[in-house]
Amino acid sequence: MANLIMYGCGHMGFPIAKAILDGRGNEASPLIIVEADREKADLLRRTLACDVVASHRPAPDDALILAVKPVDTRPLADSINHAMGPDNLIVSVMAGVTTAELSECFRTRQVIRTIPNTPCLIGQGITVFCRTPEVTGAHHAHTLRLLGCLGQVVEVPEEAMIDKATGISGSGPAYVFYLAEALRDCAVEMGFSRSDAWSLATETVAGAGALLRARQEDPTTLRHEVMTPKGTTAAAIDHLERHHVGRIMQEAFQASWQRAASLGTNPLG
Ligand SMILES: NC(=O)C1=CN([C@@H]2O[C@H](COP(=O)(O)OP(=O)(O)OC[C@H]3O[C@@H](n4cnc5c(N)ncnc54)[C@H](O)[C@@H]3O)[C@@H](O)[C@H]2O)C=CC1
Ligand SMILES: O=C(O)[C@@H]1CCC=N1
Repeated sequence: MANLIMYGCGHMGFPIAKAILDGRGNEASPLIIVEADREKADLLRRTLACDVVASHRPAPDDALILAVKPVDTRPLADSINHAMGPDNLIVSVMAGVTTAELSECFRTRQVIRTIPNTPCLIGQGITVFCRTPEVTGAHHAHTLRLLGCLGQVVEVPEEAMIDKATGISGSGPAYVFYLAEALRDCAVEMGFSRSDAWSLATETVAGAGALLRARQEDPTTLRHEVMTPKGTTAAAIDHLERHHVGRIMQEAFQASWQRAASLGTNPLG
């Protein structure tokens, strides 16, 4: 593989680029970042040790990481696909854009479709991916090494699982941050300083996440260790259950999945 070219370096592209440049995954291929926003590109140039350019024509054996918004896929493809062919590898992180659309847009059948999440900035993400049968063994192995730098990696045989993973782990960090916001705001309302409220919310979410991972036990078990019968935690959980919050959260995750399934490259989608 000649070069690794990343198109779009925003909220999702940046953590991936950082992981690559930290030397955790791309021993062989230099990284080139293509970022259309001039101010963002200037900032990236000062932050990351790699070429950051406004446009780039790929060579026939380059691998392209696509991290633009789904609606920007076709304009991007129209600007570069005249230079592309069957030896190019596409690694997409875009929600909802199918391997069929990517193949058609970028004139190669070698497509790896992923859904990462933002904790990959600190190597603690999880990336779910699928691949077309045409992806070569070498490209598959190289991409696995690359994605491994971002955190855990799960390969799924069915592409439909990617939209579902989007509703769980792709969007998932936002659900956790939403809980952190509620904890922080309630602490402020109770009279804590903003700084203490931030610490209470952050350490509770981070500590619970770390404990969940360290213990490797069912979250229900861990929750019951906190919940004294008829105690303070039960008062909170009973309130949530009375309002069916668990079910409502599951409906919300499914709404994310449905949105992913409807996204595609269509600007009106
Ligand atoms: N933000 C997240 O947590 C996640 C995002 N994704 C996917 O990642 C993709 C990017 O999302 P974000 O990073 O959040 O968006 P973003 O808006 O932060 O970044 C997209 C970047 O692409 C650039 N861009 C647009 N057209 C371009 C072109 N032709 N050439 C070069 N650069 C171009 C924009 O200037 C922008 O900086 C989306 O498709 C999204 O579905 C997937 C998983 C999680
Ligand atoms: O909200 C979005 O559309 C993107 C995809 C997954 C997370 N963020």
